[in-house]
Amino acid sequence: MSSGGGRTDFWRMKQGMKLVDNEGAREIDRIAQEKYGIPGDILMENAGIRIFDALVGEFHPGPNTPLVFLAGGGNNAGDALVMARQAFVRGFRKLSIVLVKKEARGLAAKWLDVVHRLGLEILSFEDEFESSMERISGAALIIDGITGTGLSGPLRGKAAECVEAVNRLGISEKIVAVDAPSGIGDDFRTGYPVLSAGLTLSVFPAKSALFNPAARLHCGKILPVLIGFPPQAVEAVPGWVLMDREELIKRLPPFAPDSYKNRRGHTAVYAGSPGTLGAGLLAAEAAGRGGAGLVTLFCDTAVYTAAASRMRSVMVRPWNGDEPENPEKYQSCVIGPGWGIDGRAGVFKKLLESSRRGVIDADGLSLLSGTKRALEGEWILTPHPGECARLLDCSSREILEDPFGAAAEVSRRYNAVVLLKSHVSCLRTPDGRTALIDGMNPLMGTGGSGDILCGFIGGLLADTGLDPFDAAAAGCFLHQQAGRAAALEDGVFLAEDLLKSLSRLIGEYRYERS
Ligand SMILES: NC(=O)C1=CN([C@@H]2O[C@H](COP(=O)(O)OP(=O)(O)OC[C@H]3O[C@@H](n4cnc5c(N)ncnc54)[C@H](O)[C@@H]3O)[C@@H](O)[C@H]2O)[C@@H](O)CC1
Ligand SMILES: [K+]
Repeated sequence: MSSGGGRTDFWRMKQGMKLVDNEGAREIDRIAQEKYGIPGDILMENAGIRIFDALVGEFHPGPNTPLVFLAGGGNNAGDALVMARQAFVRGFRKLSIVLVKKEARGLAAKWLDVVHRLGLEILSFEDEFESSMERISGAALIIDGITGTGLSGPLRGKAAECVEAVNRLGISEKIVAVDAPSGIGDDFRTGYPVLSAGLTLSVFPAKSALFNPAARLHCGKILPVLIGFPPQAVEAVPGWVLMDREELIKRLPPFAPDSYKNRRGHTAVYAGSPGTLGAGLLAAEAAGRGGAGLVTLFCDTAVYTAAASRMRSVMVRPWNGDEPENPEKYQSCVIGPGWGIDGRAGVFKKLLESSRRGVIDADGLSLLSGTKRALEGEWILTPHPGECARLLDCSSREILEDPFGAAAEVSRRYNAVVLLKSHVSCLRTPDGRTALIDGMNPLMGTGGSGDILCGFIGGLLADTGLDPFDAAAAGCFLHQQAGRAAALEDGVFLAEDLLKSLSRLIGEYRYERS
């Protein structure tokens, strides 16, 4: 998600990239109107103008660009109708409005009357189906104002029919969703009708439902649009964090200029066994790239020689899973990448008892799901949906149905910070703090990418001043940034290509500022 609106939106930068659910959005609207006296039609006018400006900024349409506005019956339609009027007064002449619901209410009815008086073409989807579809097919851009935060349950009736008919045209890149693609709400599930958009212009604070991994696939690029809610109204409503550059800077302090290897912390990495040594090597190197001053890789004796010959800045110790060697002397640990599970249960338990701070991934998560125990200390779990399903004893399908709920449940049950990895990753703490990290980079799905992520977060955690939630949020965000850089530089890349980008990024955020 781009920051949208540019640097002039410094207030949003101060506020952070907040996300709210539909109830939160309604509450902000209510507070703005009732407590601060801002009239609803002013907010809607602002929304229409700002969203239209954002659309113009993205697509640069001209007076002869055919635009179609799909209108439902509520305030989301009201926004779209204000946009239609804005387009008309700015000289756009090929404008059509398709009414998906026959009865508009409240402000939508008022703005519908205005565009009617202005002489804009208004078609009924139900009664003038053919002409409606003709206009939609011939449009350069279709503005989707069917439903927004007022959606309840899956789309039904004419709204669902319209969405399905438009989706069949295969023109999602021309669809601009107002606030949210119609059909997306807080309880969205795969398979629900939704109008797939190429661009979503969401009233700030943007809606958390857009970042449900199943919904995210239908949103295209997401930009937040400031419409003039007072900061007090936004602050009064609880929300989630969407990681962006400003959020990262808040969470990742610069290195102290007088810091050195012992002060930057020592990370112990328990990873690597025959056949999966690479996972251990990648995790250990990533811990160093994350900023740990020292890294020791404890790997299976069978692969020790190979590991030691490949590592230069990482110390390597042969280790057969017997008594862990002074785990308390390390500021963080990473347990699991390519570690194997056979015969590891006992030592895993000992590591959990003697280490206070670390990341558990891969085989470590399988071992943890066997224990079903709540952890003590500061732990971060980094499961993908399959591992998450094992941790909760359910199916991956159930995790994908409700990923936010699943992350919350794992976090509560295991008393740990949980990073549920997907094309949008969800970070959750037992006390309910939530951050989302947008990904949407299929090239990140490559062997070793997860090993690097957990090692990198482990390296960040070696800095004991960092809160585990902040370390995981920063680590996951930078990992995604590195993925974007690697894709642009190398195209289809290998996991190890991320290492170089991670180093550069961490330097940019923690060294250049120090
Ligand atoms: N803070 C706010 O809430 C603000 C909201 N604004 C806009 O107003 C929208 C919210 O407006 P509303 O609360 O009026 O609701 P919406 O306009 O989002 O949705 C209500 C309409 O959808 C229909 N509908 C609901 N569930 C349906 C289903 N399952 N199948 C088919 N139709 C369904 C209703 O019958 C009604 O016609 C926001 O998304 C945004 O676009 C902006 O104007 C500015 C301020
Ligand atoms: K919409």
